[in-house]
Amino acid sequence: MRLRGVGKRYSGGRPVLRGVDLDLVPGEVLAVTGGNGSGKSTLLRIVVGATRPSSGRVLDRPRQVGYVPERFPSDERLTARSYLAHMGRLRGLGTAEAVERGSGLLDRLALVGGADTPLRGLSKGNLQKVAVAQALVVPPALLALDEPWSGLDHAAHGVLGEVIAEVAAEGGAVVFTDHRESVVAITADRVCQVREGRASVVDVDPADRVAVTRVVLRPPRLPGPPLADPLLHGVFDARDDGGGLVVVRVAGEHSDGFLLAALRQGWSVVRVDEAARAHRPEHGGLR
Ligand SMILES: Nc1ncnc2c1ncn2[C@@H]1O[C@H](COP(=O)(O)OP(=O)(O)OP(=O)(O)O)[C@@H](O)[C@H]1O
Repeated sequence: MRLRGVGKRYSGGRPVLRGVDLDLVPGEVLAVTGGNGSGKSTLLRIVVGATRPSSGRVLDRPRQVGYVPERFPSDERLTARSYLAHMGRLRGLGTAEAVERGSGLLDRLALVGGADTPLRGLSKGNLQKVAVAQALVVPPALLALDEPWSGLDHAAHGVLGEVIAEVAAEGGAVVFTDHRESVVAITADRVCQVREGRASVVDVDPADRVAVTRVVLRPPRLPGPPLADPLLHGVFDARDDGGGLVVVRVAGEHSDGFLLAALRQGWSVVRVDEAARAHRPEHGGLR
């Protein structure tokens, strides 16, 4: 799929995007970065066809598009399960398959509050899980996610990273926005930086990688504050190991600071390993 010379100006405003050329490649994960209001969401909406460009062309958009919008409608009376079944049917699945796929995704993302709760009764993070699930209910050839980690707990944080990798491994093109360089570094193959309406794409050189430390932690006995804010300390992702422990991958250069923060919050450290090396985009270091 290609964008050629794409520009966007909302009525009466200054141009948000100008002359954007962008290729979305099957099997590749592209991160869109840029400051607040730089036009990342606008670019994603143009990619999925939710917003029309004011100029330029969008070519060869695949038929099956999964989209996680920046704001997911939250005032629905439908339950999560019936909403996903409905979305599956709209995209061509039979009812039984739509229900099965939707329920499987909700289980995987560990929806808390129940698949049979109306959407308007769900918390922000659980609503975000439904937003992610609806984008995947039919395997997408193009998956576009606008700040998809926003509000997710650490278990779902890890699952989302896996899901993105799976869509790409099955030949889907993936594009996402996120502010955290650590997440971009480990998830994306290329980075598209939007600044002053222009988009510049940087290949992530597989040779240019950062060390990742794998930390296994035991949660505090008494429930306390959540594990160190994933926005800080260079955390890539975290997941439950199924046996009461949490496995966190953190940029090696930040592992001491992360461990200190976790210990202060009452977590115990079970194990620390040097793990694989992850991408580092050329345009910036990890926070
Ligand atoms: N529907 C709209 N009508 C008018 N202006 C809009 C509309 N949507 C976005 N804009 C404007 O376009 C600019 C880019 O917005 P956009 O949401 O694409 O940026 P962003 O990079 O995703 O920002 P953030 O990081 O804050 O989510 C902003 O100035 C915004 O106010």
